[in-house]
Amino acid sequence: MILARAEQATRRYGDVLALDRVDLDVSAGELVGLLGPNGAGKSTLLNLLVGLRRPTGGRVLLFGGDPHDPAYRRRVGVTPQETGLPGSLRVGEVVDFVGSHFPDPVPRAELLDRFGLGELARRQTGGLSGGQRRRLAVALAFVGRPRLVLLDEPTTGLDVEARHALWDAIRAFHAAGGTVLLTSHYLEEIEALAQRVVVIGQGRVLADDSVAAIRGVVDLRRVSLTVDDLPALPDVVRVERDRERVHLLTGDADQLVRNLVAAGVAFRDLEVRPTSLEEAFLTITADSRPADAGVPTTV
Ligand SMILES: Nc1ncnc2c1ncn2[C@@H]1O[C@H](COP(=O)(O)OP(=O)(O)OP(=O)(O)O)[C@@H](O)[C@H]1O
Repeated sequence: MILARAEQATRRYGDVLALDRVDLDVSAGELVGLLGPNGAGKSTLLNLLVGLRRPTGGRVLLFGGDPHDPAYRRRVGVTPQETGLPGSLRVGEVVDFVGSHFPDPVPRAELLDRFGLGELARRQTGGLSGGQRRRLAVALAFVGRPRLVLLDEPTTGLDVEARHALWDAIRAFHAAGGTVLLTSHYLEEIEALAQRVVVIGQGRVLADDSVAAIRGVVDLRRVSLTVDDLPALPDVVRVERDRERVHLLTGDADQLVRNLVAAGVAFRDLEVRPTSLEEAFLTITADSRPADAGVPTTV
């Protein structure tokens, strides 16, 4: 059963094309990661799916119906990227208040325990640390026993321990039959939770595949060297020149270095480092190539 669906969903903000004919299905029981750099359109897609925004083209369905219908929205838990909590209310009061909108809310103590917030039930939210506030914001998505939760960068600002605790809570929800769609900038985060990754860049779905397959696409290395002449080299995805420095982006840096040596290239100051997701996406999107293209390049 498909719980959330976007069909050729397009969203414009004035001149900005935030989403461009996006198709996405999230089926019951899935844990799907939405991966993409800043401004890719991830939040816009979540906002359309929960009815906070309307698409300017195409359509979006929640439980097969209109996301604006409160009957469908009540079955969804959402944590937006930023949440405002009333600073003078206590943590437990906020949980009770949000829970009062649902027919069968998770009891306050149980919810707070699940998210490691039990000790903080009587603390005013204005006195919470940023990480504690974020954990509470995520916990609130689960209070109404949703069938589907949409989490926009749930672990932003959390330290390692808190991030792992949150991952455990998300995993437990999923293991009990819950469905999750979460966004992240980090493949590692999605890898820790999801089997399926939807990669989004410049408002378009670039790939929708297993974590392993996506890692193969975005896991590029930047090989930098000082060199006068370079022969044609296979499996170089992109070449950038910065005066006498040449930067080669490749999926297999070891093989590239072997090729350089075998070709007798007189390089100096060789440097190999991982690319950021941002760089990998720029590479993938820059030339509007298919995401898995490895193009032999000459400089
Ligand atoms: N209310 C708005 N008005 C104008 N432009 C907007 C609005 N909301 C989003 N945009 C633009 O739409 C594009 C997609 O933004 P969106 O927030 O969906 O991206 P994102 O992938 O969630 O980014 P991030 O990872 O930085 O949160 C961006 O270019 C953004 O500037």
